[in-house]
Amino acid sequence: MTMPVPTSDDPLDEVLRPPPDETPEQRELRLAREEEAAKISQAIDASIKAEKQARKKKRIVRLLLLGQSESGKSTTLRQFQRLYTPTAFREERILWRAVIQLNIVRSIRVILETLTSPTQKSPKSSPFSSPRLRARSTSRPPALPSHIPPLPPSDYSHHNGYQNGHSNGNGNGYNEDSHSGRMRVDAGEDSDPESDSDAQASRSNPSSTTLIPSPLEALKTRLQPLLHIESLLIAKLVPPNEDEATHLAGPGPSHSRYPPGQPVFTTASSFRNQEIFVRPGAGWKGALSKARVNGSESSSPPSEPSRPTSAGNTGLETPDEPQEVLYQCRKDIMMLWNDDVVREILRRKKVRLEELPGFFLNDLERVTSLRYMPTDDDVLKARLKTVGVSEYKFEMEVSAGRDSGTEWRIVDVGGSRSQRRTSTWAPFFDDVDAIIFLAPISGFDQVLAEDRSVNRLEDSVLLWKAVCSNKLLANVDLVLFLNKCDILDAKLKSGIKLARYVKSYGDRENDLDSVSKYLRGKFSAIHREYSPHPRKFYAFCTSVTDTATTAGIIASVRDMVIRQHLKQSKLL
Ligand SMILES: Nc1nc2c(ncn2[C@@H]2O[C@H](COP(=O)(O)OP(=O)(O)OP(=O)(O)O)[C@@H](O)[C@H]2O)c(=O)[nH]1
Ligand SMILES: [Mg+2]
Repeated sequence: MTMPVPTSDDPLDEVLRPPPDETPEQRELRLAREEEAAKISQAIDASIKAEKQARKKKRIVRLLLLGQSESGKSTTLRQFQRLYTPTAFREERILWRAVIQLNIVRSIRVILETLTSPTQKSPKSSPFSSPRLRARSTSRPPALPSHIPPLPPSDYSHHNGYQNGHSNGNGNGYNEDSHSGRMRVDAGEDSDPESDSDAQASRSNPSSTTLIPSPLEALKTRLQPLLHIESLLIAKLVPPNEDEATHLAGPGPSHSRYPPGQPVFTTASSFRNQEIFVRPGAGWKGALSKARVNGSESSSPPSEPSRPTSAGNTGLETPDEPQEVLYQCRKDIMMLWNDDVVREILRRKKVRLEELPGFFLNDLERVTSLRYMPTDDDVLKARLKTVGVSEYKFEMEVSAGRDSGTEWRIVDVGGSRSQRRTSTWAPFFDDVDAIIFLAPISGFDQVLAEDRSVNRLEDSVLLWKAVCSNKLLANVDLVLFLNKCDILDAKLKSGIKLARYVKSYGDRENDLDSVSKYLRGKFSAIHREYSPHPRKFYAFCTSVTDTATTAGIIASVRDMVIRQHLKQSKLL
């Protein structure tokens, strides 16, 4: 009969218990090892303590940027850099050109994929209602009249270059209308599938699909070089071991006429999940500037033979292949973006490119010119997703009053769901003076890129609750940026109603002032209810890409944080 093994509450007990058949020599060895480990642990504790004390003496202020992905954390960090280390910011502007080039290619990809993708429904929910209520109150997009008016004539058809475009029937994923020689494309999301009358109308009404002229295919072919520069740019920006980030486009569909394995503008892939990221820190910038100094070919490590070697040049002084390709494709890119039919399809499918991060298509003339140098605003508008957590030190070039002699450290984190595990963020919660939490309130009618079943505003509210109630952060002052107010304003003005998504909003005015006040009230209430004990709380409505308004807000935050920091230091 086997004896029951005594159990312990401590799961480590069993692992740490010495083996039952330990010899005296083994025991001596083990004890020596344990003693050594204890010494190391004590030394680490002592150095952490010493560092903390040194920080207090040196007046180091730590700011933590939190918020969901695309909320504007890295943009806020760039605003701090622009304001307080302007020389470094200016010197780095050229490095952002590669990011902007990639953003432009991505926008083109979004357009082409939208033109040819089937209709997708995105679930929406109200962030302030209970799950039960939410399930019942799933918002519907506004219903279109059952008859969709014909699309305006397209520029393609008037452009000589397109008259002899590729004929269809090459298996490219389009339906060809055999009578007109034009391609059928799904009409988009404007119709409401849950409305019986609309559904019926679209079944019986052949005009519920729209027609795109076949020369689009020729245009797509001419834009293929953009895919090449996309790979160049990815190679330039992403370290070789970051495989995930290079999966921008899978191999083309089997019926594609492009060589297998070569990326193509596919018809089915979901562009929303395809985003290039960097780990924060100067890594990618370092790689770019090194490449600029060294010239192109020599800067590619020999261990990366498959990576394009012309990816190195980024300075204005040397030719830059991506910029040249963009320059050569600029007319076609402009034609695509300015085409009435394309705009109409984007509108019907509710793809508002202007609201997507990294939007530069309204500046094509300027940003595709051969000697393009990004402006401050361009750098703030550029989109490069963050993965990981990193601390930036600021030796303020521009210091003000009581701030002089203080070192600032700003922690930027990746905000997507996979990045938010406590294990990733928590180690940075220690010794923080203030948190700037970014809630992009324009996202009330959007879903998360990483989980399309979750409303963005709802996600922000939940994350805010978690931050407010986190015990590790109980003594940290909170600064809330209700961000992307410019986009929110445009949305509300275009007629999108908050009340459709946030039922509790009722029949209040649908304007920026009322909406931002309402949401601010909701976030403040959560702060009051969930904070373990009272603390300082400030809220601002922001558009952190806007330099003029953000400068004032950042100056106030800086002042408040430093005041609080000094007060705390005196108490210690
Ligand atoms: N129009 C507008 N765009 C903004 C605003 N704030 C940020 N953006 C843009 O939104 C995009 C995303 O901003 P980021 O700062 O990269 O977002 P993030 O929170 O760092 O996102 P992750 O790194 O994924 O966690 C960028 O292209 C910004 O330029 C804003 O207030 N208005
Ligand atoms: Mg970021």
